Amino acid sequence: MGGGPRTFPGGINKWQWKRMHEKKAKEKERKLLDQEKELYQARIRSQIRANVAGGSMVSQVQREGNTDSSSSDYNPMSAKDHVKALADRFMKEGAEDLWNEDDGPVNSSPPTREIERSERRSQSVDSSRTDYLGKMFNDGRSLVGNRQNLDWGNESLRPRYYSVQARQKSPPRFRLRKYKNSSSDDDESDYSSEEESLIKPPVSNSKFLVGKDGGKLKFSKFKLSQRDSDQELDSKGGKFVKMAISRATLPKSKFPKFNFSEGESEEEVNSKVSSSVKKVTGRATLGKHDMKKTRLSPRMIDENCGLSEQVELIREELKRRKSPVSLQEEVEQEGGSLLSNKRFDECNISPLTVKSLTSAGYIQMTKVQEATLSVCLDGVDALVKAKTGTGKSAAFLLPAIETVLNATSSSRNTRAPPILVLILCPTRELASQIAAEANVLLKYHDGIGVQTLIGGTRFKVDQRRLESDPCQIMVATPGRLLDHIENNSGFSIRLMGLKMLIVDEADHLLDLGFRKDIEKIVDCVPRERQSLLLSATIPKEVRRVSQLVLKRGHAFIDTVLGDIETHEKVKQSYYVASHELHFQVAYQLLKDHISKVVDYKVIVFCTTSMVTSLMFQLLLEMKLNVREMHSRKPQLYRTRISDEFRESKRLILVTSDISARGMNYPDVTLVLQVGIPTDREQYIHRLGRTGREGKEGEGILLLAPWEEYFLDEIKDLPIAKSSSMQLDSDIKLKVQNTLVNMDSSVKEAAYHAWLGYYNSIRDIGRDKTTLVELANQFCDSIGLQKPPSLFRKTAVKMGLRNIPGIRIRK
Ligand SMILES: Nc1ncnc2c1ncn2[C@@H]1O[C@H](COP(=O)(O)OP(=O)(O)OP(=O)(O)O)[C@@H](O)[C@H]1O
Repeated sequence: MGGGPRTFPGGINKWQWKRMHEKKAKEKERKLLDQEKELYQARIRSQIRANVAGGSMVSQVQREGNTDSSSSDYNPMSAKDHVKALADRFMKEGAEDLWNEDDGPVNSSPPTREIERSERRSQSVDSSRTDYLGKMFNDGRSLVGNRQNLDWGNESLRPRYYSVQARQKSPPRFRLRKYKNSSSDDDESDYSSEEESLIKPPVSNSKFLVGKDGGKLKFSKFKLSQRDSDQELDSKGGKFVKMAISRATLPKSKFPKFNFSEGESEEEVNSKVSSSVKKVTGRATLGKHDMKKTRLSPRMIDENCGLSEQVELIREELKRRKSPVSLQEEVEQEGGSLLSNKRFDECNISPLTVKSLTSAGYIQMTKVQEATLSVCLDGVDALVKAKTGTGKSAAFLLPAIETVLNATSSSRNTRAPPILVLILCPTRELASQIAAEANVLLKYHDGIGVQTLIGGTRFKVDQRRLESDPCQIMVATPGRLLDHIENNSGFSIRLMGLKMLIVDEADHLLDLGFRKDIEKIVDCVPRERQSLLLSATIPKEVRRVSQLVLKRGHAFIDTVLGDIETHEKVKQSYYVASHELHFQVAYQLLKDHISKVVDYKVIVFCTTSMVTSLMFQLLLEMKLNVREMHSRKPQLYRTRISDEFRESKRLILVTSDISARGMNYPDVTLVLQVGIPTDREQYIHRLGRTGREGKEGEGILLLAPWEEYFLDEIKDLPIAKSSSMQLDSDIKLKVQNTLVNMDSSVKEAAYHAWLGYYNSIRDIGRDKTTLVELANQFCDSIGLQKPPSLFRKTAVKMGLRNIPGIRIRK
């Protein structure tokens, strides 16, 4: 009989409970599918509108080969085909733009239709932009300052967005993108106008900000489609700040009203708009760094040039931006400092918080804090990317505290105040760490409480704690939070007052393992809330699914753009050695490090909990000062070890990935990763436990020869191959003997876990037979006589039942 309660809330039995949840999950899936269908239909409608209006856009649908759009008549696809088409589209490389950027453009310009068509055929880059640019240049002067002169052809084509793009030369480098927000989900034009890549003129004027020329903001009279350059800059690491502001989202005051008279000189116009733009972008972007630098300026565009020359100039400019040399220069210019020049007392946060910050030793903001704070304080949803150890926790805690302070006083000092801020994170230790940091920042705020809801504690104990010590800020892991949502009605009611939802390590929580839980949680909190998503890594797929949590009008703040994702001061290298040598090599690397670094503090990451346990026992037997940390350990033990490691020096923590993300153990001198991490992101997060706050550190990755394929995933990172190691023969023997004498149950568990881990990695590129052979090599290397058998059920589940070398338990 399995564990767990026999009856469930509402007096239902286990099976009824299970069926109920399965039913709920199915409904949820159906709902999602319906939403996707709607999105796809809206997308097609907007394409048609664009085609009908401008005819210049090559239909996305056509490009994808899903419909025959050769004729202007549109034959709607069946719902099934829509879904299939959408699914196909998701699978394609570059599909990350499906939700955010490429939706239903209404960007055709009537006067340029023909030119665009021909240019599109001959150019792959920026064709619509350049055509339109050219045309607008030609028409430019007559358009300036006189919106009447703009013939949009059709009211539906009238632009509805402001967009500002700036490029910064000096630190801090970050990118802020404000996506279009829809005022109503039902409005089909929302989809069509989600084209954040367009710069469209303000309704009241026909001038668009594109950059800075000769030290002044310059406005040109053309529409610049930024999508291409944006993507190029994304991939090549250009640095710029971009903000496309939807009228629907931002407060009215954010939208400058430009009153231009026809006779105004361009300089007058420029300065007028410049000051307004400062207001638009000021606090929400980069403070004194929020300047359009010459580099982005349309040096490429001389208004007196002909169209073809302009196109050439634009091409050159794009090439120049992509050049690794120019990027390198910028990286060098940036220097290593994590801190910005802005102090906390200069920004709009409570003086009591500033006092807490000062007493914690925080005077200046880090760059991510500077970039994030002003946006978040404006109530805008944000997706934030910043390197590990750069102060993201405070970046989201400060706006969280302001949110609580701004909430009505009735929510404070009451017996069960609403939970105003909910912070989700993947591990229990990280939740405790964030709560501790929040308490530091709340030192001088009476009446604001922080609580954690994490697994590993008793539900009833949690409940009592919530009642006796109510809080406005809740830090939780998804599983335990859901437990409370589903089984504690008082708690769900308190969540109804939520004002801010924060998802730390967002890419991990939106990954498949957690996504369903996050969806359920999002369903249980008010829609009218501010949401922040943060991580050091935000792969493109995550940007797409981020809309599960974020409003469409969210900002994307990227402080890593144009830079490598790891810290320069962390020396990275890798060793390749066969599995039988891994334990010896790991031991020798640790010994070498200890002999060189007096106050060493090392984290050894292993692939799974059971392999961690094996490595820990081996190193312990070999008389190293080690501690063990993984999910199989009781919570009290985990908390004790985590606290001990935080405070200590000369200690080695052998751990699974539960310590990979967010954990702030100061002064870690070495991170050793044994075996491939699950993916590139996990490599970066594990490595990020060292070199925090701009300090130095070292990272070593130990691979078996067949694992070398993983290096391809991190080839853009500065990781160097180490020359092969001369293993001390005494050490070799000692390690082998220790392994042979170890408890075989630990080794068997490690074998099973090893097989499960590698079998679950999608990109492993090995067939099952080879994988089992490799597992059996690992088995040899840990001193097992023969591979332990698997339960038939497990083998079937893993797809290994009939694979040679697998032994099935009788
Ligand atoms: N403004 C500041 N001034 C000085 N130190 C700061 C400041 N902000 C944060 N720190 C310190 O920087 C360290 C790293 O911060 P934090 O843990 O928030 O990083 P992170 O970006 O969340 O890292 P990760 O990506 O690993 O989660 C912490 O020790 C924190 O106390």
